[in-house]
Amino acid sequence: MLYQEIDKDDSLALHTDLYEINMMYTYFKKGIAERNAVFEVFYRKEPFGNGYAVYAGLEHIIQYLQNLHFKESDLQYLKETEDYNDDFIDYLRNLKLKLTIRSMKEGELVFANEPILQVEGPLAQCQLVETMILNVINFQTLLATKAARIRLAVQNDGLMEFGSRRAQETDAAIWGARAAYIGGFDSTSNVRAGKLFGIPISGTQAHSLVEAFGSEYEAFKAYAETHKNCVFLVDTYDTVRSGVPNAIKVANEMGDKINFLGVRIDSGDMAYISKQVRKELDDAGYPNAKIFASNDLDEYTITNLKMQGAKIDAWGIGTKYITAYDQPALGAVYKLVAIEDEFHAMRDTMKISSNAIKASTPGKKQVWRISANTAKKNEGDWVSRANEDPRKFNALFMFHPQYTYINKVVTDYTAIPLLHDIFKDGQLVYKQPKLKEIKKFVADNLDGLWDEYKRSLNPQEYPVDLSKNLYESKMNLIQDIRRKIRERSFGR
Ligand SMILES: Nc1ncnc2c1ncn2[C@@H]1O[C@H](COP(=O)(O)OP(=O)(O)OP(=O)(O)O)[C@@H](O)[C@H]1O
Ligand SMILES: O=P(O)(O)OC[C@H]1O[C@H](OP(=O)(O)OP(=O)(O)O)[C@H](O)[C@@H]1O
Ligand SMILES: O=C(O)c1cccnc1
Repeated sequence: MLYQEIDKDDSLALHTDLYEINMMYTYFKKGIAERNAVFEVFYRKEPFGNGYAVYAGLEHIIQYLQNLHFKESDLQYLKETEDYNDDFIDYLRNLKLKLTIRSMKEGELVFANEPILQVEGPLAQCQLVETMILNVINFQTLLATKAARIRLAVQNDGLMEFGSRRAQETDAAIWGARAAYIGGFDSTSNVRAGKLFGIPISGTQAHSLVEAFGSEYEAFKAYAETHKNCVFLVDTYDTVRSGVPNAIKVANEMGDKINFLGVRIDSGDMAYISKQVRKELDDAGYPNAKIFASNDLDEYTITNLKMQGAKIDAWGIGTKYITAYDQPALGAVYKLVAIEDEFHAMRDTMKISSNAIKASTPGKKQVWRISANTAKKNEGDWVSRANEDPRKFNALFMFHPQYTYINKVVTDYTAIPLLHDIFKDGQLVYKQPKLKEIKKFVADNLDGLWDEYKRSLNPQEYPVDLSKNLYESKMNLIQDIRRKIRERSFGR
């Protein structure tokens, strides 16, 4: 079958790894598919050596969950390819979302080893949605974080996202453009992303325009006669000797008929050339014309260019943003933390790796952001069992989950819960903020973070602490699991 033919009847129900459906089948056959389970999403290490990540992806996850159902062609495909019985196929046919989803808000700053999103409900349904949830969060959170790093580097300059042509296919371009805007970009060049999400769109011109007209003067003039706002691309032949003089010539001829916004340079030594170009523009009476720069830029090159005194006012960033060039994966995982037992009681679960202390934390949780009332800055995050509430205490004991001798008592604080109800028993209960509000939320959140955690090189490690209850239940469970292993392996 051709992709176009499938496309008409495509659904995201099958956008999952085969092992998820195979596990669903086992749960179904063994009568535990409807048992209540809790899974949580977290990652283990901040991306790009950053001090935090910017959470993005919830909107796409909501869209996916709202439309989650198997189409007849999906069921037909499973029947043809796998060995499932008809009862299971019927079970999938009638599957209706019953999940309760709690999540941080998009634009929240998130840190390693704390739950970003929590899925509770029938075990089989929890399993089905794992792949898509990770697919979305891993990409969008990674990209929004990269965007925040690039924003930090350009400071208050203009910042345009140019990544579509180098993105890993269409979805990455679109959702990557959205993540860019959330993380701090001003605009995208992708027109569809502008239409879909309301992101401001912007663009200059390509070398093909100059080549098509055969001369810079002809090309700039033609563009100026057909557009009010003009940024001329000046590096096709010789930026300083030909590109900029031609741009100035056309700007002089057109006068008020155009807004001569500036010129873009896309090659060469950007520090040296931008200084020359600035002088040419100033000398010609265009001190307000801006210099736009692009060409494989990222936060490192930008910081270096600024150090060299480059006269660049606006930055266009493509490849190294959209592909998260220096770290292409966030590594977020989805772990079972609690499951209903045969007596209908919830039992904590965990997977112990070779280093037990680094094992994931069991139990259904809440994350609290602890903010000092006087400094109005965060003291750290406090991960508790879901039913604990630090707003009831006058003082909070916070300790490092590994090196417990590193601890402090915090008083006069505000504790804000970060996991919010998004779906309750399959029903959407969350009102999604506008994209602009999400973008502002990121900026406000960054205001609450000490500079030590915000710097892009070797930031301090932000405290993500466990409540005493959670810590003790983790230790007890580790002991319990070890004891059982010892008993079972006795004599071997
Ligand atoms: N002054 C500078 N300091 C540090 N990096 C720079 C400077 N100027 C440009 N760069 C960066 O160096 C890289 C390579 O620049 P180079 O001059 O080779 O590009 P180019 O002239 O456009 O060549 P090509 O046409 O092959 O892209 C780009 O990522 C560019 O952003
Ligand atoms: O360098 P990036 O960060 O990826 O930014 C996007 C790049 O895409 C364009 O180049 P391309 O060679 O595709 O087209 P053009 O030069 O002909 O416009 C543009 O000139 C940028 O250099
Ligand atoms: O508008 C631009 O200048 C642009 C857009 C996409 C890629 N490169 C440049």
